[in-house]
Amino acid sequence: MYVPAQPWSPDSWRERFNAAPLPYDDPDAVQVAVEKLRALPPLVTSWEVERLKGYLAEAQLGRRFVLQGGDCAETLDDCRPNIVTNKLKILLQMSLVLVHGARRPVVRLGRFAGQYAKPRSSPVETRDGVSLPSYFGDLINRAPFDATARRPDPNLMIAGYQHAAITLNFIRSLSEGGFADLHHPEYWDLSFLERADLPGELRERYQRMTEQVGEALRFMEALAEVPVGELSRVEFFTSHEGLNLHYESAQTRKVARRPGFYDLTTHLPWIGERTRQPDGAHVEFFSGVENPLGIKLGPKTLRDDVIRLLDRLNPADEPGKIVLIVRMGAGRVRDGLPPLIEAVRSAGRKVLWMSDPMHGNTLTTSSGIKTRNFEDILTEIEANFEVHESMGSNLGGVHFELTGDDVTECVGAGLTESDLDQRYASLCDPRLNYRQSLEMAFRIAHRMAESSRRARG
Ligand SMILES: O=C[C@H](O)[C@H](O)COP(=O)(O)O
Ligand SMILES: C=C(OP(=O)(O)O)C(=O)O
Ligand SMILES: [Mn+2]
Repeated sequence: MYVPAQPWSPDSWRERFNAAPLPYDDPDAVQVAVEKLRALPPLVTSWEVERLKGYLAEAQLGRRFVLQGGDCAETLDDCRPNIVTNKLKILLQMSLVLVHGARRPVVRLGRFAGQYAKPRSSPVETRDGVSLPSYFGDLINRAPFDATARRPDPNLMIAGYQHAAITLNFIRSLSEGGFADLHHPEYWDLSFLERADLPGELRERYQRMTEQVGEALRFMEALAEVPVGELSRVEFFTSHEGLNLHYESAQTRKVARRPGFYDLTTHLPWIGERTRQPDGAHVEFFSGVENPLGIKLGPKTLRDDVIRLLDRLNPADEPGKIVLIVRMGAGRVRDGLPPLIEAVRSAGRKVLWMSDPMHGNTLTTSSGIKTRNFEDILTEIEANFEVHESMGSNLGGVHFELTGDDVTECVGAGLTESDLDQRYASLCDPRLNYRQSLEMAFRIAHRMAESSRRARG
């Protein structure tokens, strides 16, 4: 059993090894920013966090499916109405397609309103003989390759908080205001459906499906099986990598009438593949919060790693608390995943298994552009479905780096390597564009519908 060296506090992580330290060079300025953040109101509430945990508990039982998606590196500049609405639209559309295939409600979890901190493979970037700190995301430094921009700036934590608040405010108003009214899925996106980059066949499939959804809703209402109010809005939850512990801990607090501490920067923070050491700073910090937690698991993950993480982060085996996000790479899931499923099962632990088919499938083209292939991404998802089915387990969700915009970052489904330099906008990893994301949702929905047909015999 794990025995802590000292009791947990929002600051106990400071005594632990940090596998991805951020290169701040002015500790006093960091402290000033942290104190400012501490005094500001929370971005999310404990009620919302607990509601999400409840949904995740149902997803663990196979009663819901989770769609998590958004930018690799959200930027302060992305806080614009059209970029945010496009992101919501693609997540809504994908979720509708998935509801149709999975025949289960879909929980929508954005990588937004705070996905501003990036772990990097190398702390330093060198161009033409000049070395500067890598870009660690807009919460820490800025992307242009010059010494001023790349110097970590603690005030960016305040700017990040403010932009997250503005983004969330807009998302909340849109979802309250009928933007996402399930009676009118056809309104979510008429302009989208007229876009030239959308193949006619995809457009028709989507339109057919929205008609069917509209009919099903009217039918359910006629039977009075679902309260009408609940259908007039859809929920979005937020998530981001909990990399910058100064930022996370400054907004971590106790709330009235509930036990424990909540990280109120987001509903679901996740611990990245690079920072999930059971004795490290990130696991220490997140072991003390009540939020549901994502944990990324790469191809080298061992059975014992997973069990130690579950012991540290969910010793009481609380339902809905842990989401294991497997990102092994298309060729490694069939060997790497079964021992982990087996270990969790033998330990009798509750988890939600998700697949992140992006991070194990990154390639660099001969001209040095980071990309990912649509088919590899799909193959990794397919391998996850197969492994879970063959072991009587359940793949409960999918995790994508995507955007609702017409970028050219991943190849396949309409794009080739020679298209990549046309509209490559990501500051970190390549994202699926609007068309690729919708196509992906259809392919997954088809796969899920096939499985349930097979299961019914
Ligand atoms: O999003 C994940 C990581 O931050 C990213 O893959 C790291 O990219 P790098 O290898 O270019 O540093
Ligand atoms: C950093 C990320 O992933 P991972 O920790 O899985 O590499 C990410 O999701 O952007
Ligand atoms: Mn990424």
